[in-house]
Amino acid sequence: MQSTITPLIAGNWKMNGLSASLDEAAALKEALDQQPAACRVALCPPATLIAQMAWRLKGGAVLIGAQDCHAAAEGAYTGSISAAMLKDAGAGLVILGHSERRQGFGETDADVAAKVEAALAAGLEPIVCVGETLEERDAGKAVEVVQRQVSGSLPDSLAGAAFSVAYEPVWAIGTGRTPTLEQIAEVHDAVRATLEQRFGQHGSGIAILYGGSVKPANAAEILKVSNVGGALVGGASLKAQDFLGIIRAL
Ligand SMILES: O=C[C@H](O)COP(=O)(O)O
Repeated sequence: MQSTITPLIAGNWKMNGLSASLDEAAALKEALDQQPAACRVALCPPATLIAQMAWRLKGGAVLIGAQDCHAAAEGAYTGSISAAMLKDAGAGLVILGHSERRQGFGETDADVAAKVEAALAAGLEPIVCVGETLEERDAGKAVEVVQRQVSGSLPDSLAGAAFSVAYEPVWAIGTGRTPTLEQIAEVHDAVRATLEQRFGQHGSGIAILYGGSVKPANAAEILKVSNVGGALVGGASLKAQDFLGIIRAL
């Protein structure tokens, strides 16, 4: 953990959750009201729950994020949601370039960079996701792939802006498999070098989150790894107790 960086632990609910799930978010808020976290904490529910969650968590420390946004500010894009709409609903952050968007919706680094621009224009803090497939890792290309994704997905307008990068090896997402601590350190150190090369001193202060099968049982050791500045948590963020177990590991 980098001492000068405020860590961020963000929960990505993905396409899970109905109104009743907000009880879990409220339980998280209450627990953090009683014992504040040693980091920033965010929940990123489906877009349909953002406004309700903002209402339920009002006055608390839990930040609210979205899981994607459209690159355009407005217009004829049936079914899409703009960054300004997410902000208006109560989001402060937005996950962009998640591998489930890159793989399932064909998003390229350029698409992600355009969405980052849109998020910044609307006043949302982007969490930009990168990560290699198992095939790429087995081919010894993990660092190369991730550095390419970081370079291509981050527009110059991020200079001086608040954002974070999440390293999520695709093969570790929802599988229960995690890289070794050495593998995590290798990629995070490479991401840091890329950020510093691109953004200078500002790049030294950007939180680099790890994501992929983070659980209460493995959070403490992962969060201690070189250049790991928090976590992007999927499945274990759905229940307040599990998510708290990760938050308290810091
Ligand atoms: O955005 C979160 C990641 O995809 C990790 O998901 P997971 O914790 O369920 O493996």
